[in-house]
Amino acid sequence: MRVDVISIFPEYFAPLDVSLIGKARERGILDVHLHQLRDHAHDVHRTVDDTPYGGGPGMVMKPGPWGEAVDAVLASGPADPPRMIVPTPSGVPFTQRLAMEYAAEPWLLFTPARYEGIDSRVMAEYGARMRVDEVSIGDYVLAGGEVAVLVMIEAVGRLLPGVLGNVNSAVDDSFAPGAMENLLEGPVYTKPPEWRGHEVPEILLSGHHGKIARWRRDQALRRTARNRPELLAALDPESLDKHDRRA
Ligand SMILES: Nc1cc(-c2ccc3cc[nH]c3c2)n[nH]1
Repeated sequence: MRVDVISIFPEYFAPLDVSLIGKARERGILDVHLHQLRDHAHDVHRTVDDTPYGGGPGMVMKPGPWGEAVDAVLASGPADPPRMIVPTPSGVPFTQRLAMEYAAEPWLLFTPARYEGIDSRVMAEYGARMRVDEVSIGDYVLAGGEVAVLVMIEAVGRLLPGVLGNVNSAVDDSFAPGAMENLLEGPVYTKPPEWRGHEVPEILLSGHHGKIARWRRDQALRRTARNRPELLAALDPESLDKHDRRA
């Protein structure tokens, strides 16, 4: 997968050099290209923002530099355009299902904004040629889109074939479509069996895989009911068996 990011703070993406995503890049699974938006602002101050039409607080990012920057990215890549992803609090929710959809794409272009956002004509211009998604990573407001892009690249990158070892495959993720969809993962434990008077639940030491799976599902249902009751309400009743109703 190729990923391009255009930003006035490309240094924000240093974390993509380390850990899981860093290794995926070293192994050629992920090909990340960072671009400085200001390279496409040609006045002496390399200005990328201006006052909003219609008044109001803050500044808006000018369409000119974005247009030149996106055109340069498109010209440097494959004939088939990328999927353009614009982080914004006003976007559709970023979910595990959307992460899986993005993980199937050959090329993603992220356009994190600053200030009050990007002149809407930029999304209109490219929306005529490619999928342009305005995406929110949650109902809170960041100072810019870069952190949201880091979140999405990590959530998508870990799903790419070869990135996660088989031992921690994404199949059992919380929210992943299938058995765990709309369920939170339950508690996890490792050695030692007793720590500061806290013991590991006996069932997990039993070696009885059927009972362990049952216990883990019960724990997932309980945690979901406690922390995210609205997810439980969204569960397909058909997916619940008679044991689940007792949990
Ligand atoms: N989910 C979410 C996205 C954002 C976001 C995205 C872009 C910009 C640009 C300036 N402030 C921004 C905030 N906050 N929260």
